[in-house]
Formats: sequence, structure tokens, C-alpha cells
Amino acid sequence: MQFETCHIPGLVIVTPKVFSDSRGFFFEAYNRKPFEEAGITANFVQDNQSQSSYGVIRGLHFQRNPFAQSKLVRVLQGTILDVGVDIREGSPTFGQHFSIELSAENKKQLFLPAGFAHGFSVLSETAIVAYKCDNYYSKESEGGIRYDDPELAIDWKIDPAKAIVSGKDLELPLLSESFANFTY
Ligand SMILES: Cc1cn([C@H]2C[C@H](O)[C@@H](COP(=O)(O)OP(=O)(O)O[C@H]3O[C@@H](C)C(=O)[C@@H](O)[C@H]3O)O2)c(=O)[nH]c1=O
Repeated sequence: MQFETCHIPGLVIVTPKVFSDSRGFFFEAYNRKPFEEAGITANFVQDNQSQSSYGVIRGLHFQRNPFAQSKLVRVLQGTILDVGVDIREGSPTFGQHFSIELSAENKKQLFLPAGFAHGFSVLSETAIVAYKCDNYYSKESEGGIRYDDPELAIDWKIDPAKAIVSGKDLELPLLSESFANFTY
């Protein structure tokens, strides 16, 4: 299992060790010990799974305290562009985002600690996404940011005319509306 960091502290790219043989392959998607050794001590309590077709963008979502969630995201089928936006108050990288292609083929996972807004776009015909969360779903604690906030300028790598976004997500506020007190 390989753990890599990126330009935003806290985000971790996890690449499993894959054992291939004549039957197919095997890998450990999660094992508490190496994750803890890599500094990921999240106590996962909920597993989610969604299926989406090409052009779907889900996000950008987060939950407020006391239900803020760390997430470990992977793809069971297809390819997505997974995106994390730093919304940690006082963070030097506040408002910056990181994106990475996660696919059933590359088997990469993205760990996002609490304090990140999360979203993904579907780059393949369909995609099944699975993610572990270390806090329970709480409708009352849900928050979000517009996926097409010009300030974030996220390239979702899909034709904007083909974007499929839920009515709920289209009504999300901009980063500057949610975090009005923050100055760059
Ligand atoms: C997230 C969630 C939703 N639901 C319900 C609420 C709603 O009726 C239905 C669909 O919810 P949503 O439209 O919010 O689903 P979705 O847009 O897929 O929401 C997810 O997006 C990705 C990007 C995340 O990071 C997740 O944390 C989550 O916010 O499922 C649960 O019962 N439990 C959950 O944990």
C-alpha cells in the first residue's frame, strides 16, 4: 500500500498493492494498520455507494461539526475525477482544490480529512463510487459549494453542456457566500 501527499496537506492518495494471478486480482482496499502508520486514524462508521452516468457531477459537499466527515473514496466501476476543496478555517491552502482520476482500473483512493468539500464528475459511461465516512450522515449538518464557482475554477473534465447536476446542488452557495469572513 502506497500513501502519497499532494500540495494540500491532509489529502492522501492511496494506491493498494495488487496481487494478480490467473484468476484475476486481489487487493486490500482498507487495512487499519498501514493507514494508521500513514497517519490516517479515522474511525470509519459508514460505507456509501452511488452509481452515476457520464457527465454527472455530485458535490461539492461537506457536513458541519459535530458531524464533519473524513472520507476514503474509491471507484468500483468506471472512472471519475475526484475533487477535494480545502475549507479549513485558517488553512494556508483554504479555497484551493486537488483533483485526481480514480478508476476501477487504477484502483487509487483519495482520503479527505474533515474540513474538505468533496465532489466528483463521471468520466466514463457509468461509474460506481464507494466511500467510507468516519461520521454518520446528518441531513441537518449538510453544507455545500457550487461545483462551478468561478473562484474555485475547477476543471471537471466534462463537456459543460453535458453536466448532470441535482437541483439541490444547483442551489448551493458560492464559496464566498458560505465563508464570507475569509479574506485571501
Ligand atoms: C449522503 C447520504 C444521502 N442519503 C440520502 C439523502 C437523499 O435522499 C439521497 C441522495 O442524497 P444526495 O443527493 O445528497 O447524494 P449525493 O449527491 O451522492 O451526496 C454525496 O455526494 C458526495 C460527493 C459526497 O461527498 C457525499 O458525502 C454525499 O454528500 O440519499 C442518505 O440516506 N445517507 C447519506 O449518507
